[in-house]
Amino acid sequence: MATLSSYLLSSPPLCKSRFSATSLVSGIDFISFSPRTTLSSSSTVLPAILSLSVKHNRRRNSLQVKSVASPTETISEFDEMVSGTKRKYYMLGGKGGVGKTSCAASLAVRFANNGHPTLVVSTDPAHSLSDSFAQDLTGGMLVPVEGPEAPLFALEINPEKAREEFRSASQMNGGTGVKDFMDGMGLGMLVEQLGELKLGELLDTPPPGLDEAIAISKEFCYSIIVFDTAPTGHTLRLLSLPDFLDASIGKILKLRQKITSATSAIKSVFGKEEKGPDAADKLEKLRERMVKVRELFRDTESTEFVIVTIPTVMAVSESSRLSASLKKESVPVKRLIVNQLLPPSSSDCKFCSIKRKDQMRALDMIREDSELSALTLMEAPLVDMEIRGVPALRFLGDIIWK
Ligand SMILES: Nc1ncnc2c1ncn2[C@@H]1O[C@H](COP(=O)(O)OP(=O)(O)OP(=O)(O)O)[C@@H](O)[C@H]1O
Repeated sequence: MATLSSYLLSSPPLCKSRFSATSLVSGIDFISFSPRTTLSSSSTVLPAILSLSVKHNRRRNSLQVKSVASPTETISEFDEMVSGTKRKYYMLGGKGGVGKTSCAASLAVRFANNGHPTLVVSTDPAHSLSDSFAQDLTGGMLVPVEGPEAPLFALEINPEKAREEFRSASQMNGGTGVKDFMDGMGLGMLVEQLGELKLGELLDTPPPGLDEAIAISKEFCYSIIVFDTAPTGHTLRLLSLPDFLDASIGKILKLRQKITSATSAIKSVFGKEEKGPDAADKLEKLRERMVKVRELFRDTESTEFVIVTIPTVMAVSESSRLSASLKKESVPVKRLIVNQLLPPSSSDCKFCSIKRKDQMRALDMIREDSELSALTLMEAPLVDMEIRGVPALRFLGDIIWK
């Protein structure tokens, strides 16, 4: 097997990205564009990108026609991942440090190099996309990645911006806190009684995962979106967030509705029309987004959660729990990447031989695990250098995503 170091020595230098981020996203609320990108109109950018995709599809179709000749040939994992007409969301997650970012970035490069305009989004507050691509992708904006053959954009979500957007709902009437917000909604007198909804926490300290959920609910104009998620705990909270917000916001809006009808009945007697504050509209919109995210998480045609793990007992145990939780939430999971496997060798040193046995035990554990054994296993070798930059990601991606 070729090593990463020898591959990098023979790979050509990166070409500059020819693509701009402008107008590739609709429904933007908090994402702004990088000053590093060239501004141009949507009428020129989008068709260019779409035509790239079509050209590629034509090429792929002609290749596929050839392969159809053999009835025994099955569709590859990668071809299956790009098939279908719906936009694809791939969420890569797992225990901290197992290689989530490397695998997510390598998948994004693989998609882009096969002609699919792709967006890779990091929602891990400790972003490492920039480190992985060895390019500056910071700032909470869409940044074109240099190197791949089709447009690849990256976005490191800025949780602070998402929080601001959320908080702004509570500050619509010039107020600064929950009390003012509730006053604005005509519910001031109920603040104390709403303690059990944890409204204060909800509005002043948005729940973890909100930034990710808001990003997922956006209408990005990309055929494929790859999410590099935060370690397991955060991701599980994200999955339960839409239900929690839907229920909490639903209760608030219902209460408001009751009070509004009672007060407007009284006011209509005295000829006074009540003007509804639009804080409620904002909350309602947020709730609609959460419902959309919840549906998307469960949509087997458009969404897939890929678990990334390494061959150790601890990582495998956590992956099994993650898989069970995803199943419980009805989130589609089909594939498990086992990263950092020792590559085959005819002459192991003592250290490598012990390590290999240890890894074999973990692989056996996966095969015997009731959760993980049902998933398609994809193996990624431990490579001889740190995986940084598009060529290294292409090397890894070509091995994993076959
Ligand atoms: N197959 C591999 N071979 C060699 N090094 C690897 C491999 N996979 C990942 N690495 C290296 O391991 C380190 C951690 O990888 P990465 O950042 O992708 O993990 P992560 O799961 O996203 O981490 P975090 O949970 O901190 O976000 C990086 O230095 C990366 O280059």
